[in-house]
Amino acid sequence: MLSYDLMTLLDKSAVEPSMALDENGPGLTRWTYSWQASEPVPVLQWLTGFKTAEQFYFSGKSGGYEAAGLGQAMVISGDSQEKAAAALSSLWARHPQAMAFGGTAFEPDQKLSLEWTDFGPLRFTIPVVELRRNGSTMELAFNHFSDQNLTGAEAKAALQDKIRDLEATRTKSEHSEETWCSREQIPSRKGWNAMILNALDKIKSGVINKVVLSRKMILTARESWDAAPILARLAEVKDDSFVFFYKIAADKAFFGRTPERLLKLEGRSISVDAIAGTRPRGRDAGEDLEFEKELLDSPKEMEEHRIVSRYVEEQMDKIARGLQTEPRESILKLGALQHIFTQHCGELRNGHNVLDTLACFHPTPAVGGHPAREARSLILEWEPHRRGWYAGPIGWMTGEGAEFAVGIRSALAEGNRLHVFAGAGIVEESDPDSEWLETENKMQTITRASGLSPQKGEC
Ligand SMILES: C=C(O[C@H]1C=CC=C(C(=O)O)[C@@H]1O)C(=O)O
Repeated sequence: MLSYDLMTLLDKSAVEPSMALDENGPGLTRWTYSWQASEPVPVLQWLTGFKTAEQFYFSGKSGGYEAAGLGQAMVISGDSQEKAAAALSSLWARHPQAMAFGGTAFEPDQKLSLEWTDFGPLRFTIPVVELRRNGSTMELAFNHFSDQNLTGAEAKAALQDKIRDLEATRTKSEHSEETWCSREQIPSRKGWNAMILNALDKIKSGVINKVVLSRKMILTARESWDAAPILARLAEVKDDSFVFFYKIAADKAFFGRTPERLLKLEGRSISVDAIAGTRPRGRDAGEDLEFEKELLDSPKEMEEHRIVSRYVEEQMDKIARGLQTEPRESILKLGALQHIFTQHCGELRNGHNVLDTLACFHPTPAVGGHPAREARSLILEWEPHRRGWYAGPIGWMTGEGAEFAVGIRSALAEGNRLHVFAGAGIVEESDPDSEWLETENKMQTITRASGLSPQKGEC
């Protein structure tokens, strides 16, 4: 598979019958091909073998499935969720399996800071080439969008031109260690402490009972940055996390490995995670169990978790029926951290689309706070940086299903800079030093994969 060129694969693919061209006007033409792979196809390696400006990747929990996209056939962006939903629904009326990769900003209604402007408040890409692996089933699709009437042959010729361009970007990626030459903390440790003390005041005075405050670290590399080795390291750890990568320009990508599912839709079945309350993993089984016990016995961690879980339950009740909560308050073990975890499932009521369902849950108090409105406005007032897409919904959707994760344990790569984000839930018992440490541990998901160890990297 890796060695097949895209042109050969296009020749094996069939144009979607009778939907090849919109007889009444312009639209998407789509070719598909699926097969059973006797050997697992390394989807991420295939993707990063290209150096295309637009690249997309999402893997299900524990790598259960993978979806990748290359190039840009069509982009749906802007600040209107309704317009985006209408564009997607007309696309899916003819091509229900066309996959849109993307997400939204944490605060789609707020102005974005410069480094995030290209992402916009909402952005979804339908790639030129889509490759999916589900178990041993592989599905490949090619998409060509035209705003003019094209014959089938014209559409194919235009697609072949794009494929030639994509093929020309194939390179062998060098798995070299990244060297970072400077590191900046925003806010500083002092600023962080002040922010947490402010939050504790608001909690004491009853304005809020939880707020999730974040910080970022900017790493600057000597040379320009290569995603392939970082992504490969992120995907190496097979824990209950999603790996995502949304690259929209040669030097701009948002990526991460997050444990938190915001939404999974299969037909009308919906599930949403509540994850909050954190401890590190132990150095051995005994210490690991101690941390687990500490989490389950801590009223502070349990309260932090229940605020999220109750909120998800309330929101679920508004848009779904047949609600189930399973597992409830169990422990989710990740590579370096463990969390309290509850999963909420149900059947989505008619009349809801993916985007309004996402808006119903986002932001959960795992990344915002409670009450939501007050917590969000304090985040905007206190955090010295703009979150951009950090902690926003990130994932994929088709006309038949969707999966979105919460974009935490994440970073924005921008030129030779990497903006690494992490946040922590602040409740009554919180302490600034432990919360700093917790965010440090959370950032390690990215810093370890980036090759930066605490001792090196300064210049
Ligand atoms: C906001 C983050 O984590 C959230 C998700 C799980 C546990 C959390 C906590 O225990 O504070 C946070 O609410 C982050 O990783 O940036």
